Amino acid sequence: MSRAALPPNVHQKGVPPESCLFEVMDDVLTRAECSAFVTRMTPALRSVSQALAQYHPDGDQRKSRTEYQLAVMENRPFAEALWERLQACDGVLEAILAFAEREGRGMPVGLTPRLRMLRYAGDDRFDAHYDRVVPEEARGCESLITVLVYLNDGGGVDFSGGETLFINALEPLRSDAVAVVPRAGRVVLFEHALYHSGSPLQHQKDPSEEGRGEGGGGQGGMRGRKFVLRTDVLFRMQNRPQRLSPDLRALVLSFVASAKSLAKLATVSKGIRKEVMNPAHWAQTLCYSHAPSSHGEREFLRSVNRSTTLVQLLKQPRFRQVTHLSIPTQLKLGTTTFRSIARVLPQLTYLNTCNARNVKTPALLDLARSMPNLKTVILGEPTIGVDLSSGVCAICNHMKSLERLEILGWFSPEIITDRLLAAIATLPHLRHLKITQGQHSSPRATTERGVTALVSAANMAALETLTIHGVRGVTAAAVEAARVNCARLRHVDLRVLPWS
Ligand SMILES: O=C(O)CCC(=O)C(=O)O
Ligand SMILES: [Fe+2]
Repeated sequence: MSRAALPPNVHQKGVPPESCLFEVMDDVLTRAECSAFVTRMTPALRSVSQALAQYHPDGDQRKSRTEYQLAVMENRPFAEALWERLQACDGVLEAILAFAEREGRGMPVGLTPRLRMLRYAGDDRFDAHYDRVVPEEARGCESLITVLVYLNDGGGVDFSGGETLFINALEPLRSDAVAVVPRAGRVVLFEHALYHSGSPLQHQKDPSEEGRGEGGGGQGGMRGRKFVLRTDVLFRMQNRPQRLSPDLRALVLSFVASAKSLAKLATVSKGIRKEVMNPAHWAQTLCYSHAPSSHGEREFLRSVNRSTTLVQLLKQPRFRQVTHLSIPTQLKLGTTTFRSIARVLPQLTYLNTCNARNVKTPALLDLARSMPNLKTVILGEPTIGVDLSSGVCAICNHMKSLERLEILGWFSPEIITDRLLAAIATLPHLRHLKITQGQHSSPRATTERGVTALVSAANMAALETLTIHGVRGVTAAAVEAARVNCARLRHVDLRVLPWS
């Protein structure tokens, strides 16, 4: 993905170029997909020759000529798949959300399934214009963002010229226009209000300069022609505005990451918000909020309160790529829940059980045995008074790949004993350890001796961050031991109590 500097006055309403939504992504479709699309759509092509009256910032209504061939096809599965791929591109969803925020809009709904393929040949062109907001009354949506997917190659390969130009509307002839060169699978995504054109093809005198001779584009091939697919990103109509609060952004990120039915369940717990904000991560992240914020989510979370329902759900193909899982708020863990999850999501690397109820020893034993390859485990808030130390010890004995272990807000401080720290010290790859305790804890069982033994263990050389709250009698010596033994350590937080 790249972001060229747009010229001034490119936006219809004066939004500065650096704030405009304009993203270019490569390889969103494969070449084979592009060719298949062209082959399928070509028979439906018909001529479009329009004189469009366009609003002009200088106050005129100017005529703008448009000539190309157009084929239209309704294809919802394709639109949904394309939408998922676009969101998986680095930074794109964030850019769309920033746009939505600026425009006071809610979350994007998806792509319009009415796909249009444009074919330019000869002198065809699409003169400078702003794209139109098209209502989709039936769904209460309207388009605000243009998506162009090039289906073959410009730059002299299949054709020359034909760039999409983003133009200074006050001085259209200046040479500061930004040109996006067509390339099969490349996408340019931009808000409708940017002034742009599809420039004419350039014709070479010598046909041998036309580059690749055959394009596999069905009727007539791709040579000397530009093929582009057009669709739009839809938003709810403005009469139901839904401003995105900054807090909601993380939620929305995973919300829109999913298909419609999934949208109701995929929300984000605050603790892992940062990971979810990282687009490379969120595409593979499935999380649940412990504070469901809308009626739909609450309803959904209520309906996944049985682990069998969750497992059934996770069997759906769309979850195949999920590597991060946070257990839903209401879920009661059975003694075989993790075994079942491991069977359907063998690629899982991250598990957060913070929000689950009833995390008892049998559940932890099940977790330790069935998910030995996890890299991150986050445990928290078990039933008050339950001693989970044998479960946590089992986790340390079985899950030798662990790089991050967090045990959060435990009410029973006795659980975090020196013996437990000794078990943790056997993890060969641990980089991040965090143990915090709730307000009702009284630190007794973790001592400076236990902490010093932990940080002095040979295995702990990889430790980068260490947080233990509820350590009794901690002195500078423990911190010094950590400094000496853990060469990579960059964060140490040892306290008697969280607020001390
Ligand atoms: O073909 C192009 O490069 C531009 C197409 C366009 O502007 C449109 O479809 O609205
Ligand atoms: Fe356009």
